[in-house]
Amino acid sequence: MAMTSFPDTLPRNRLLAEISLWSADLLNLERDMARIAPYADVLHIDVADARFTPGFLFFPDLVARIAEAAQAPVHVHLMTQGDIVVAQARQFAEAGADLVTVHAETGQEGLAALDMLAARGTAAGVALTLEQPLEALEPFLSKVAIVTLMGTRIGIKGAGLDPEACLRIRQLRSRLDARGLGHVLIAADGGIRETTVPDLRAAGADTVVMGSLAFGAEDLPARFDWLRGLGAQLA
Ligand SMILES: O=C(CO)[C@@H](O)[C@H](O)COP(=O)(O)O
Repeated sequence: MAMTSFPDTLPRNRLLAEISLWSADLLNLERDMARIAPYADVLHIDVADARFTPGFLFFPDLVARIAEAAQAPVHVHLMTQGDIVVAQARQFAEAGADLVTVHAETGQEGLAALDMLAARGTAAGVALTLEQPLEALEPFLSKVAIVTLMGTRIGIKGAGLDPEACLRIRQLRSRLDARGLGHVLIAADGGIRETTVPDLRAAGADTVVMGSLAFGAEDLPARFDWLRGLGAQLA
């Protein structure tokens, strides 16, 4: 789904559901995408090359097919590092990603990737692992539409939310507001559970990256009624 004005098209008055396809049944990806389509504000795709993260995840040809079928904007989270990040970001943008996020840990290469994305009109984001200080985001903040903060160790599923995660979101929100960047969205990624979402929202998260919380739900409409109600209540 190509959306030139993304992410301005996203509602800002409620918590957004960003659904991670890594947690779908990969043998039945099309079926699972259709199941979550009524609820997904954004489709989140984790890309990894087994260096920055423990394993490999997703690749451009697959993302191109997903983007063709997607009924929501596609956010590629590039969990990679090194002098290949600009080329990787370009490949996923060309594959149809509406938003490409690079890690602040990529330094100058990541900044060059953001410039490349801006030049081609693709929205850009920055992400940060739990272990890095928020200061590492500074050079990136004025160039992005969204900041993704990890709430667990990167590249693993099923982990619990780190106790520092909500504080880091609060601090980032203050930092963005102080810089006149209140429009920049904050995504909470990792450890997204029924028990953690209310606190993440209260801390200032605009969107939560839902893996098992979406695909593991027995009653999908009820799960999203809960999420939407929560967002409205806290907005
Ligand atoms: O991207 C990551 C970890 O890098 C997380 O967002 C996982 O995808 C979380 O999966 P669940 O534990 O929520 O199923």
